[in-house]
Order: sequence, then C-alpha cells, then structure tokens
Amino acid sequence: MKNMSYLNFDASALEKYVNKNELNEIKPMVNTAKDLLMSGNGVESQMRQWLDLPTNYDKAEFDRIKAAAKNIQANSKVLVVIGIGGSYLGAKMAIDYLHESYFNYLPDDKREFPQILFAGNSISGSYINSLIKIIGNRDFSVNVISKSGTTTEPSIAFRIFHKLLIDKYGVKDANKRIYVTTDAKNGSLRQEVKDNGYESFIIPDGVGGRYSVLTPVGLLPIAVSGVDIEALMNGAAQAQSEFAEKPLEENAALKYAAYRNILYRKGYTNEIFEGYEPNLRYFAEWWKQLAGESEGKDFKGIYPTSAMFSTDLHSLGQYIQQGRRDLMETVIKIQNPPMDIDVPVTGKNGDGIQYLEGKTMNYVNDKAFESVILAHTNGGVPNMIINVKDQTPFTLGYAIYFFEFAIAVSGYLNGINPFNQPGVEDYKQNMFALLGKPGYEDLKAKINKER
Ligand SMILES: O=P(O)(O)OC[C@H]1O[C@](O)(CO)[C@@H](O)[C@@H]1O
Repeated sequence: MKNMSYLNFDASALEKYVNKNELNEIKPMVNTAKDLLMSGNGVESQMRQWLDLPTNYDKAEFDRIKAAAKNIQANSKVLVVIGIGGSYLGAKMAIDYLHESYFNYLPDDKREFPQILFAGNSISGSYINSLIKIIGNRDFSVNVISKSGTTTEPSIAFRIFHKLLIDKYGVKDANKRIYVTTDAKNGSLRQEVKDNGYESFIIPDGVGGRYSVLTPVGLLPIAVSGVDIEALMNGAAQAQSEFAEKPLEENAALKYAAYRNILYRKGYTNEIFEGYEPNLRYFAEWWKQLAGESEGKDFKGIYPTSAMFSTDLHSLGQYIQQGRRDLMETVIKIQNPPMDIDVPVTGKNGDGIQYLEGKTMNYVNDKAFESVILAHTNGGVPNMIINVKDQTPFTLGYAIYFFEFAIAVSGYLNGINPFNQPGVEDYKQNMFALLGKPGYEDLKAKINKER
C-alpha cells in the first residue's frame, strides 16, 4: 500500500515547459480568481451552491435517498437511470470508479446490488431496444433526472420506461418504482410528481448539471449501487476545507488551475485527460463536460479530450507522440488499485516476457505510466500528473471536489463565466424547429431557406 494524501498534483514533468518563476508570477491572478469564487464577486455567483454542498446539504433528504436506495435494492434487479449531461455523467463516473470493471455484467445471483443501466443520453432507438432486451422480465425501477424536466432525450426515454413499468406492474405499483430528481418547483417533472405521488428529490437552484454529482442527481444511483455515500460526502468535505484554506504552493486544485493556464497561454490549447485503469473512462467523460461547458465559450478555452492507456497508446499514441504540438496531458494515476495479479510463471520465453515472471500487472502498469510520461514529455507534450490514493468513496469525493474547484477557478482565471452553457441551446433550437415543435415555425422556415 503506497502511503500518500488522498490526492496530489505533481508538476515535476513540466520542468522543460514551465520555468520555476512562472507559478509565482501567475499566483496573484490565481488568488484573485479563487477570491472571486469564494466571495461570490465573480459572474454568475448564484451558481456556486456546489461549493459548500459537502458540508451544507439537506440531511433529511440524504436519509430519504438512502431509504430509497434500500427500497430499490430490495425490489429491483435493475435501476434504469434516465438523464443526459450532468444529469447522468457524475453517477456513471462514480459507479464505474468505485466498482470492479464488470460489476454490471455479473449475473444477478453474483451481484449484491442492482445492475445500474443508463438511458436518455442518446436518441438511439436501437440502444433503447437493446436496453429493454437486457432488462428482460426482471424487476426494475426508474430514476429520471432532469433539472429542466424538458430535455428531449431523457423525456423520450422516460415515456418509454414509464409505459413499460405500467404495462408490467399497473399504474399504482409503477408509481412506486419511479424516482424523480428535478427542480424544487419548476418543470413538467415536478408537476408529474405532484400528480402521481412519485418519490422525488431536489436539484438545488444554485448547482448546475456538471457540478451536481454530490446532489441527489448522483447520490441516488450511486447509493443504489451499494456505495457508502456518507464517505463520498466526507471526502468532498475534506477537500472543501483544504482548498478553501491552503496557499497556492500547497493547494493541489489551485496548482492544477495555475499550470493548465500557464500552458494554455503558451499554445497548449488541448488537454488530454488520461488514466491507466479502464474504469476511469467515465471519469474522463464527466471531466470533459465539467471543463468543456465551463470554459469553452467566447471563442476561447482549453479543449478537453481524453485517452485511456494502454488502449489508446495503440491508437492516439502516435498522434500524441508526433502530431501537432498543441497538446498537454493530465494523467490520473491511481496509487493503490484495488486488485492485482501476477504475470504467470511458465518457464518459457516464446512470447519474450519471461523477464516479467513474478512481477505483478500493476507493477508493469506503473512502468508503462513512467515510460509514457518520459516519451511524451521528450516528444513535446507537457504532462501534469494527478496522483490519487485509491478507488474508495472518500477519495473519490475528494477528487470530485478537486476538479470542480480547479475548473471553476480556471474559468475565472481566464475571464470566462464557468457556470453557464449558452452554446448548448443552439442544436436544441434547430432540432425543435426541424421536429416541428409548435412555436418554432419561423426558425424552421429560416433553416429550410438557408440549406
Ligand atoms: O438536467 P437537464 O435539464 O435535463 O439538463 C441536462 C444537461 O443539459 C445541460 O443543461 C447542458 O448540457 C447540462 O448542464 C445538464 O447537465
């Protein structure tokens, strides 16, 4: 077991790219950005409620989440989580991170908790058909998550699964299997809660989708999967107190914000989020929304993308090593993965790996990580390393808060509003027009004229 704090930021591979004086020089700007965030003097400050969520949340609702999770665990083999963007990525990321890779694939008698499957994040009829097939005749419940209650993708999926529930259980019992996470007062889902008596949870006003994993949005599905959500919140609370207090030099979140902005201003405009554990894939997807929606606007911002190694060393690896030099990498390194296995001893060397006999896979993975850092750094790609202690709920809570805090500071540091996402509306408006939604006749005519 490698001993370390829950998370640390390692800039040692940046020596070639960032001079020693630079952190000190950007420090006043980072501190100003942090102060804007903490004081509420920055733009869109009403959307900072996530900042003290780990210590200031509705405890009664938290207990209701745990009770609902128990209920679902007792009466369902599957939980269908319906939502898109911030209304699903956080839960998916956390469940994957905290469970073994094939958790969801285990047969029901080998899995202690329900299978968690996601819907409403695409408009693929094939996907929904396949999902219905895999549920089969097993008992299931639905958690529909939408702050607005009017997002097309989850609305369609909810209609489908609502009908399936009614067909299977009848209206009265179906209503007991529907859990709604939405705005406290507004939106059609809130109205449906009132009409049908569904159990429901609130997405707080001051928390945007991409900052909502520690609200019922993430907490209910995560709890249903058997995770200790109290530990998750405690980890975030620990991060909250540290990042609010510590000076830049000792503050991992501020350092990450500072270095990625130092690099961005030198022309490293694309950031690749990387991991060496396959169940970090959705961590990257969650981070991409967090960073992309927070910073990509006003024709600026770091472009967030991702790669998972070793897999992508044999696809994107070539480009990263020798392509356009506008890339930086942020590598998440899990210090203590939950499991390991030896390279088998066969006494033969036909495959050329006899020298690895007696070594573990995690040892080899560590060496791959070190080798890639060296190769990419030498090849012209600056690397930031985020060491994360383990894959436990406490550490994950800490890491979630780390990224949320760092990205919000980073937005302010760049003169960007980190809490809105006006660009997401454009495709929606066009889609409404093309689908013939009432009220969009003029836009439809305009589109048809232009194409
Ligand atoms: O929860 P809603 O209202 O369905 O929105 C889903 C997602 O769409 C966005 O509004 C834009 O992508 C996100 O912030 C949010 O996570």
